[in-house]
This record gives sequence, structure tokens and C-alpha cells, in this order.
Amino acid sequence: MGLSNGVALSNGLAKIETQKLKEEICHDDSAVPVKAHTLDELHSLQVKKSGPNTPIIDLQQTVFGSEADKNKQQLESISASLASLTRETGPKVVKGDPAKQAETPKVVHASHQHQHQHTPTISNITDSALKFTHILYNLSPAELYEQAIQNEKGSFITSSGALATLSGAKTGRSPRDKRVVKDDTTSEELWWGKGSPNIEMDEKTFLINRERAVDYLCSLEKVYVNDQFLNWDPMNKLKVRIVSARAYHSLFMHNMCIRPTPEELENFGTPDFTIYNAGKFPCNRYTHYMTSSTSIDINLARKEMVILGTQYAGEMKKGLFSLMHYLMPKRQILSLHSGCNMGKDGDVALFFGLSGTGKTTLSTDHNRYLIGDDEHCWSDHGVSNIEGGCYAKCIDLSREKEPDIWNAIKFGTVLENVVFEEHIREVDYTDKSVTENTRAAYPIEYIPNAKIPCVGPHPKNVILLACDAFGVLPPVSKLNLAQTMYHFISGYTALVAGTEDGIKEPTATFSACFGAAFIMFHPTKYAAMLAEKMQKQGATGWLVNTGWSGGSYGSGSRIKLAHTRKIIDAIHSGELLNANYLKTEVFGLEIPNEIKGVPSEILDPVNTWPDKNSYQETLLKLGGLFRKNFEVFTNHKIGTDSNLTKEILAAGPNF
Ligand SMILES: Nc1ncnc2c1ncn2[C@@H]1O[C@H](COP(=O)(O)OP(=O)(O)O)[C@@H](O)[C@H]1O
Ligand SMILES: C=C(OP(=O)(O)O)C(=O)O
Ligand SMILES: [Ca+2]
Ligand SMILES: [Mn+2]
Repeated sequence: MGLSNGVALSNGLAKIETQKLKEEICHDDSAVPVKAHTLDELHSLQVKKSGPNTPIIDLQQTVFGSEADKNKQQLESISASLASLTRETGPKVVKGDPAKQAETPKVVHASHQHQHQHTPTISNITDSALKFTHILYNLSPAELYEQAIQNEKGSFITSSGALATLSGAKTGRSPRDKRVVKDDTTSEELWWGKGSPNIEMDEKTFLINRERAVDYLCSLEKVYVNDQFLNWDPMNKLKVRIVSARAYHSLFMHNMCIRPTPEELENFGTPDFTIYNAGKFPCNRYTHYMTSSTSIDINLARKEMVILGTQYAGEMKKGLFSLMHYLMPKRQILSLHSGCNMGKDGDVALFFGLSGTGKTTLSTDHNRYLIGDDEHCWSDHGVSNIEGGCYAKCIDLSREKEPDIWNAIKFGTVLENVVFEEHIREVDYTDKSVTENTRAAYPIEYIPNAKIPCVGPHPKNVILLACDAFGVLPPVSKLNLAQTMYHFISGYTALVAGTEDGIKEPTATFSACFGAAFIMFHPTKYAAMLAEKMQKQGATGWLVNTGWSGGSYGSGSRIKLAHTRKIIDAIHSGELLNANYLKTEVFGLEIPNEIKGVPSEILDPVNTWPDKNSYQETLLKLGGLFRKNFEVFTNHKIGTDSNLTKEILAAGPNF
């Protein structure tokens, strides 16, 4: 034993003799000591203060607190946003997390009458005027992660670093709960009535809902405020403010809108549009125009939007999209519900389509630059993305088929309503337990070949995507201008609702301009603008079926993503422009007889159906649905060219 030659002690154990060769001993305190005397001091060393946002130009100004002035202005602006429209004072807003408030914070009283400040007296104030509302302003993703995990049940970090969260009872948009204020201006300008997504509400009711949302938000201890931009076109950029109750919503918008630089944020000023998102707090069912506990209200005159009774984050993004569908066409700029990418040679393609048809999947193409996945503008100078992020569907997501989206699901990404293993936190993308509409929201630069700034020249190809669950539309057809307009106005897709409900029959959806839920003017206004731009730029239209082949849903199968990608490649490369075409029955679509990498027999859907009678029957059925849908447009002129209108009407199915 090592201690055998030691001196025996009274307890029977040998006394340990330390070695005398000092130099050979390696003490574990040989590292540089910590520069702190207490634990508090140690913790204070860990976090470094951010430097001033703007370079120091005028020392004098800095000494006398221009930084502090900017901060005060910012807080006053937020305070004005949160002010009640009727009460004279309250709440007191203060910047920063209450949990971290070290010194006495600067307080700003929300007041709608900044000019003649009232001194509140006991008789005219309520408790709401006495409490603090802490403003968490443009927090970083790391800070928002911490807030979400500490305060919002259902927030977890997944194994790839994304923030998994639940959107609550609503896992999709609520278009029937959307309201638009009808005033003297909008009653004239907007599209109202049958088929329109704009369900009216009056100004007074809007204010009631606004007050309800503001009161709810101010009643909270903490409120998140994001000041960000929309539209990468510098001439048509919009400043938006989003006030929300959840860190999840703040991170979602951080990812989805354009992120300001620290300098841009300092000089942000007054927003052009403000969203009040009260999330789970419902509207009052006794309020006029309310038909459920959810209400999404847009007031164009006030430049405001109120969200009550839904936490689905997509409402914010698509609400702003509706706003752009109003503002941009007034500037002769066409707003597009489309994805957009650009080839190495600068050829731009647009991907129109309803939800689930492939805008995000197909615009995210490893061989091309991504301009955006969902919302764009087409001006006289080319295209620009409205957003700063992407919102991808995650159901059945695979690393092999969609590597760029897979890799974008990392730290900073919001993962909505996915299911993960409790310990390792690995996400199971096949799991539909919460919803089929599982989503990932990430900044566009998480896609390696994103084109920053997200702008590009005029489109060369306009691809209309339809997920045809009837299985009768060809995988690809070349369209002339009138056909492009016919299909753009129709906005067809057919999905199968829930796979578990045992639904066998696909249902056709027609949504004008491939986004009727978001348009503000009559569809023909957007269609006329698209026709004019396509004609002027010589863009080619294509109809791509990303849905079924070899039979309808139930008997056929979905066209392989790999095949659709080859088809899209052939459109981009110009190969398809020079192919040989044949014209189909009923829809009169031009289909190519051959495409590199795609089995030729699938190009004409009739070949893939074992039962030809059933094919014919289904084809006629779909043709009938198209015809019926288009009836409401037959009395509308599209643009100033009455010939084009005639051609468009004739471009529908013929039988
Ligand atoms: N042939 C196909 N083409 C495009 N998408 C397909 C195809 N087959 C399956 N998919 C799946 O369909 C979904 C398309 O959704 P997405 O791209 O998010 O649509 P959108 O952005 O238009 O709402 C994705 O989940 C994708 O993996
Ligand atoms: C976010 C949405 O867009 P999409 O499904 O087209 O990606 C939506 O429609 O809610
Ligand atoms: Ca969309
Ligand atoms: Mn999408």
C-alpha cells in the first residue's frame, strides 16, 4: 500500500505525508484568478453593456445625453401607442424587464393629450393609471427565448436549437373573423359583399375593440414591442410597430419582418402602422359585428390593426399583407401572394399559389437565390420581398427532400405546434397530434442562398401552383396571357381537409388572385395590373399541378416533389419553352411531351389513370366547378383592353 511506510495514527490510519518537491506539484489554482471578490461581482462581469448604437459624432451632445433623449422619445412614442383613447392618464410605461430592473426606471405616463398634461387627481384615476407596464422593446432572439421559456407554458428548446411553442386553440388563420372598418373612403375604394374577404365593421366598434386590446395589454406586467420594416424596396418601405403579449409573437415578427439596424432603430420615429395583438384575450361577444370570440380588425384610416382571441402568429403577417394589398396598388405597385427566386443569370420566377401548394418549398431551391417565400411587390423597377423571413410548413418535413428548410430550423427559429420527444427534444415532423399546420418561422438569411437585399429584376416566369387533389390537371402546362389571367383570377387548388377524418372526396377551393383572403380591392384590379406587367416584360405563364396524379386523392398519389423540381428546373432553364406541346381536352392546356428527369407518361394525366372513364368524369366535374366559380367575373372588365377581357372569358374550360 502507498501509505505503508507512514506513521500510524491512534485511529489506525496512516498519516498522509505530503511530498516535499514543491516545484513538481501542480496546484489547481494555477489558472488566472477570477477578477471578482463576491458572487454578485462575478455575475456582474458576465454581461457586457451594449455599446452606443450610433457612432459618437458630437462629444458635447453625448455628454449631455442625446442617447437618453432618444430613449425618452422612443418611450414617449410607445406610450402614445398604448394610451387609452378616452382616459386622460395611464398606464405608466417603463422600458426593460421588471425582473432585471436595477435602478429606478424612467417612467412615462401614457396620455393622449401630451400638449396639456393633466395632473391626475384621486377622483379621476383608476388603479390602471398607477401600475407600471414594462416595455420589452425589440429584444434579441436570445432574450426572447428566455422570456418565452420563463413565462409561456409550452415553450421548449428543441435538439436543433429552435424555440418550440404552442399557438393555443387556433392553429390557423380565422378569415371569418376578419373585419375592415368601412368609412367614407373605404366604402368607395374597397371590395365589399359576396366573395370579398372584407367584412365590414364601423369605426366606433373598432375603437371598442382597440380599447379592449390596449386595456388588456396595459394590464400585463410586460408587453413586447417590435419596431420593424416591411418591403425591401427602399422607396416603398413601411415602418410597423407590433405590440404583443407574448415573447413568441415578438420573436415571430422579429423573424418575419425586416430587422432594423441599431442605427435605423434609434431613428425609427413614428410607425406607419401599428398592430395591437391581445392574443388569447377574447373580444366581447356583446360588441356589435362580433360573431365569435375572435376578431381581427383593420382600420386603414387609423393605420391600426387589433387582434383579439387568437394567438396564431400568422394573423399578424397576413394582416400586414392585407395592408400592403391596399397601399401598394395605390402606388401602381402590384402586391403578390407568391414566392420568388432568381437564377444565377438574374432570371426571376414568381410562384403563386394558395396555402400548401408549394410556394415556400419550390422557391427555396438550392440552385437559385431566394428572394422570398410568400409576399412580394412588383413595381416598375422589379420585384421586392415584403418580409424578412420565411414561414414554412413542417408536416412530414425531411432533411433529404428539403435540406435548406431543415437546416434553417436552428437557434432563433420559431417552431409552432410541433411534437417532440420529451428528453432529447428531437422533433417528430410526422406527428399531427397538435395540428397538421405545423410551422417554422425563420429569418430569410437562414437560407444559405438568400438574396440580400431581397429584390430582383422583372420576372421572366410566372408559375401558378395548384395542388389538384382531383388529379386531372397536368403536372405542367404552358399558358398564354389570357389563360394565365383566367387561372390567376380563378385561384384554384384542391386539398384534402384532414387525412384522419376519413375524407375521401377532395374539395375545390377558388380564391381569387391566389389570395382572396388578403386582397382589398376587386380581384380584377390586381389581374389587370398583372396582365399589364407580364405583357410589358414578356413574362411567360405556367400552370404547375403539385397535387395528385394517377387518380384523385384516395386512389392516386401526390406528384413526387423531385419530379416537380425537375419541371421547375426546365421552366427556369428555358428548356420547356422550346418543347413540343399538345393541347388537352376541356381545359385547353398546352402540355409538353418530354422533360429531362421526368417520366414522360405522367405529363398527360390521362395516361396515369387506370380507369379512363373515371378520369373523363372527374375532368368534367372539375371543369364544371371552374365554370361555376368564374360566373361572378363574367360581367367585369379586366383593365382597359376589352379584347383581353373576352379572351380571358374564353380561356376557361370548353365542353
Ligand atoms: N410535388 C410537390 N410539390 C410541392 N410541394 C410538395 C409536393 N409534394 C409534397 N409537397 C409538400 O407540400 C407542401 C407544400 O407547402 P408549402 O411549400 O409550405 O406551400 P405554401 O408555401 O404555398 O403554403 C410541403 O409540405 C411539401 O413538402
Ligand atoms: C401563413 C400562411 O401562408 P401559407 O400557408 O401560404 O404559407 C397562411 O395562409 O396562414
Ligand atoms: Ca401564404
Ligand atoms: Mn408558404
